Amino acid sequence: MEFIPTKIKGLTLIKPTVFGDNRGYFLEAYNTEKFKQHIGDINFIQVNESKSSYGVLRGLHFQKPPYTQAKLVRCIEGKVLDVALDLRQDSPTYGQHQCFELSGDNKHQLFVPHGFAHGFVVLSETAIFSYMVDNQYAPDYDSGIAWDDKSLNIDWQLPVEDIILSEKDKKLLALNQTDNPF
Ligand SMILES: Cc1cn([C@H]2C[C@H](O)[C@@H](COP(=O)(O)OP(=O)(O)O[C@H]3O[C@@H](C)C(=O)[C@@H](O)[C@H]3O)O2)c(=O)[nH]c1=O
Repeated sequence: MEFIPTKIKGLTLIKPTVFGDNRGYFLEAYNTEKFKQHIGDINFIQVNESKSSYGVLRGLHFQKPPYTQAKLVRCIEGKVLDVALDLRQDSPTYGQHQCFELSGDNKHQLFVPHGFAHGFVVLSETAIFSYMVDNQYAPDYDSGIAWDDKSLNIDWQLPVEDIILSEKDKKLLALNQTDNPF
């Protein structure tokens, strides 16, 4: 299991070791000790899973304090473009984002710390996405940033007309119009 720092402090790409044999493969999807050693003591309390079709974009989401969430995300089947946006106002990379292709083939994972907005778009026909979080779901504290905020300049790799959003996500506003608690 490889932990690879990114240009945004704390945001970490994880490449699990995949043991292939004549039966298929085996991998450790999460290991507390290794996580503690490379990232810190994160107490994941919930595992979520979603399935989405091509063009579905979920994001960019965060929960407000006291329900902020760190996330360990991966794509089990299919391929997504995963995006993490740094909302920490004292961070040298505040307002910057990074994109990662996560797929059932590459099996990469991304650790998204507290203080980020997170989202993904599905590049394959369908995708099953799974993630662990370290705080409970709190719909009243749910918030987010519009995926197409021009100031963010995110290349989602798909034509705008292919993007499918939830009604909730259609109402999200640009970063400079959103209350940022971080
Ligand atoms: C996130 C979540 C949703 N739900 C329910 C609420 C709703 O009826 C249904 C779908 O919820 P949403 O539309 O918020 O789901 P979705 O748009 O997939 O939200 C997720 O997007 C990705 C990008 C993230 O980073 C996650 O943290 C989360 O915000 O599932 C839960 O019961 N528990 C949960 O933890």
